[in-house]
Amino acid sequence: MIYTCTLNPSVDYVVHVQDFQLGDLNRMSYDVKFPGGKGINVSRVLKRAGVESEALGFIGGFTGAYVEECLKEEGISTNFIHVNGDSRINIKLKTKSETEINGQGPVISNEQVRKLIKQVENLQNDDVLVLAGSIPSSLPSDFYTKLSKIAKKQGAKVVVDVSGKVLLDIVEQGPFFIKPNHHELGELFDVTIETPEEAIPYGQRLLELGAENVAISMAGKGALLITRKAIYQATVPKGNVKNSVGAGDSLVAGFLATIINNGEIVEAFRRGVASGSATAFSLELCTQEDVERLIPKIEIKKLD
Ligand SMILES: Nc1ncnc2c1ncn2[C@@H]1O[C@H](COP(=O)(O)OP(=O)(O)OP(=O)(O)O)[C@@H](O)[C@H]1O
Ligand SMILES: O=P(O)(O)OC[C@@]1(O)O[C@H](CO)[C@@H](O)[C@@H]1O
Repeated sequence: MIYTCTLNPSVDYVVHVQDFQLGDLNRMSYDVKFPGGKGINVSRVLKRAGVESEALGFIGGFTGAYVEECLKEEGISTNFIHVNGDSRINIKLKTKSETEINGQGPVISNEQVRKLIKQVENLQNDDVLVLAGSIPSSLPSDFYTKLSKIAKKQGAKVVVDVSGKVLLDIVEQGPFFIKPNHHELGELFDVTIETPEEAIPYGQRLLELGAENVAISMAGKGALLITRKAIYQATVPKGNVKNSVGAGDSLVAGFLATIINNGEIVEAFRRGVASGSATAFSLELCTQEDVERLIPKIEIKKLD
């Protein structure tokens, strides 16, 4: 079973403003709400690919109830720990460019933390635990490292999509798959990465530190997959980017959907990239039809 863990879920409030003026009254031309948070997005895209998962994490208030209700309607299993405050509302402002304002989220108590740890202690051999998204400020910064250690002890595969130096600690636990984007990869090593050539040596460093497979997404510039055996580079199709929020999560879900069905790693990468692009080209997360349409357009070459 795949378990996704979202420590800080959200309602994503996508707001379109034609000609945004800071300091003025602006009117929305269009607005729409979605359940959000990286692990939750992974669960939603997995479901569309026909793969079951269970969404874990902390959720609370009217916003949390909305997220849970949406997941229930989509037939996604949840086992959230309920907290006192409201889950956050993250604003995704679409003007000429995309601007995001993410909330803090509710405070998590020690008792609630213990409950989540218990859930991870109950993982079984061959389960997959996806740790994705930021760590709420009320939790210790090494919380993912702790969860990853417990999951590995249980024999589960760990998948990580988290930004910041904490990834370097988690990598030492030997995660099965990690997916930094090129900016996050650069931040890890205090360098600026603009091209696949610049990204490769740092992706390889993550492998040396313990990761089994590393995907580096570079938005419209393509993506890399670095495994213990080879390095692959994928092109991404050209298209009209409507909302790239969740594109990275869709890549993770597309990759996992193939792996969990014993698919080949290059095909998993192809489906991952197609899912990411299909999400970038839609207002919401990708549909399965969009993913299938894009799969033949993804070219993957093996690098020497
Ligand atoms: N402009 C784009 N054109 C085509 N595909 C895109 C574009 N932006 C994103 N994608 C697709 O989505 C994947 C992930 O994108 P990106 O590198 O932006 O991840 P990310 O920064 O983790 O995303 P997010 O945090 O918004 O979920 C890319 O590998 C690509 O397949
Ligand atoms: O604040 P975090 O946890 O880093 O990111 C949260 C978030 O921006 O990530 C998802 C897209 O990847 C959105 O659904 C959500 O709003």
